[in-house]
Amino acid sequence: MRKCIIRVPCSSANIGPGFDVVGLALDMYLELQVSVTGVSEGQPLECRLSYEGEGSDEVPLDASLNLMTRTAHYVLLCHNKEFPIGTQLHVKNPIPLGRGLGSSGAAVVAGVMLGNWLGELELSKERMMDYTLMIERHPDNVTAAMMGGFVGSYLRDLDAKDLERIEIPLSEVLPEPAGGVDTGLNPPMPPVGIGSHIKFGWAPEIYAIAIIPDFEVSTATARSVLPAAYSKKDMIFNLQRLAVLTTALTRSPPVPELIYSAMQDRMHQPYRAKLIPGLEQILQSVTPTTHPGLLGICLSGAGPTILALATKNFEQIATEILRRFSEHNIQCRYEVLQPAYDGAVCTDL
Ligand SMILES: Nc1ncnc2c1ncn2[C@@H]1O[C@H](COP(=O)(O)OP(=O)(O)OP(=O)(O)O)[C@@H](O)[C@H]1O
Ligand SMILES: N[C@@H](CCO)C(=O)O
Repeated sequence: MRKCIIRVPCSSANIGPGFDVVGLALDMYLELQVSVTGVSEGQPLECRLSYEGEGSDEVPLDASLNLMTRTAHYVLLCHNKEFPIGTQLHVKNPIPLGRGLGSSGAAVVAGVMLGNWLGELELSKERMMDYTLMIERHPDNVTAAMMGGFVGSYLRDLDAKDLERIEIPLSEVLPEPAGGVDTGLNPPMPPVGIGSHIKFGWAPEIYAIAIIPDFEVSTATARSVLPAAYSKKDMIFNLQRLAVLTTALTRSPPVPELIYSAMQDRMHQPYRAKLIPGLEQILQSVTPTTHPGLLGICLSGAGPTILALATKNFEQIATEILRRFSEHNIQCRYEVLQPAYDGAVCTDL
C-alpha cells in the first residue's frame, strides 16, 4: 500500500494595496491523508473520500464533484492516467470556506499535489503552479499556498497559442462531474511558465490576526462589485503603497506608521464595503495610535475576514474588531497566525 500526507496552508491575499498581486501563506493547514490500497471499492473515479472540519456540510464527497479530486483528476488526465484502483482520501480542513483565507486556493493546490503523487509524475513545484493557474486564475492565493511565505506574483504575457489554452472556460479544464480517459475529452495541458513569483522577507516579530466573521462572501460576488476600470490617481495610490509595503514588512523592528499607511487601498476594499457591514469603520478606527502593537489592517483576500498585522496586544486588537462587528450583529472568531514558510508539502509515509 502507498501512503502520503499532503499539507497546504491557508493564505491571505492582497494585504491592502496588492490586489491580485501579493499573498501571505499562514499556518493553518488543509490536510489530505492519502492511501492507495489496490483493491477496488467501486467508488466514483476509484476514489473514496471522507472529510472533517470546515465545509463538512457542503463539500461534496463524490470524487467526480469535489474540487480537490477534480483537480487531481485533471492533472492525471493530462498525463493519460486515472486514479489508481482503491484510492482513499481523508481530508481534515480547518480553513473556513468563502471567508478570504484562500480555502479554494488551498483545495486546488492540494488537488494538484494529489494528482502529482498518485500519478507518480514527479512535477516540480514550478510546474505544479501551471496546473493551479489553469484553475484559479489569479495567482496570489495559490502561489502563496504552494510556495509559502510572503509572495508577489504575476501572470506572464503568453504567446497567442498559449494564451488560447489558458483562456478556455474553466468548465473545459474541470468538467463537473469529472469524466474518465475513455470519454475522449482531453483536457488542455497548461503552457509552461504561466506565472512568475518572488518571495519577500518577513520580519519575525510580525504576527497576523485573522478576525473571521460567521458569514461567507464568495470570491465571485466580491469580484462582481469591482469597477471595470480605475483612475490613474487610484492606480498610483496603490502602486506607491505596495512598493513600500513589500520591504516595510521585512524590516526589524517594524515601523507601525509606515506599514499602516502603506496598507491603504483604493482598488477593492472601498467597493467591497457594501458586502461587509462595519468594514469601513473598522479599517479607519483601529490604528497603531488607538492600539499599540498594531502595524496595519486590511480585508483578507475577498473578505469578509479582517487581517490585522501586529507585534503584541493580539487579544485587545481582536476584541475591539469583534466588538465593532457585533454592533452589526455579526459574530466572529479570531486566530493568531504566523507565516507558513514552506508552503505545500507532500510527505511519503
Ligand atoms: N477543501 C475544500 N474541498 C472542496 N471544495 C472546497 C474546499 N475549500 C474550498 N472549496 C470550494 O471553494 C469555495 C470557496 O471559494 P472562494 O474563492 O469563494 O473563497 P475562499 O477561497 O475561501 O476565499 P478567498 O479566495 O477570498 O481567499 C467553496 O464554496 C467550495 O466550493
Ligand atoms: N485577489 C483576490 C483574492 C481572492 O481570491 C481578490 O481579492 O478577489
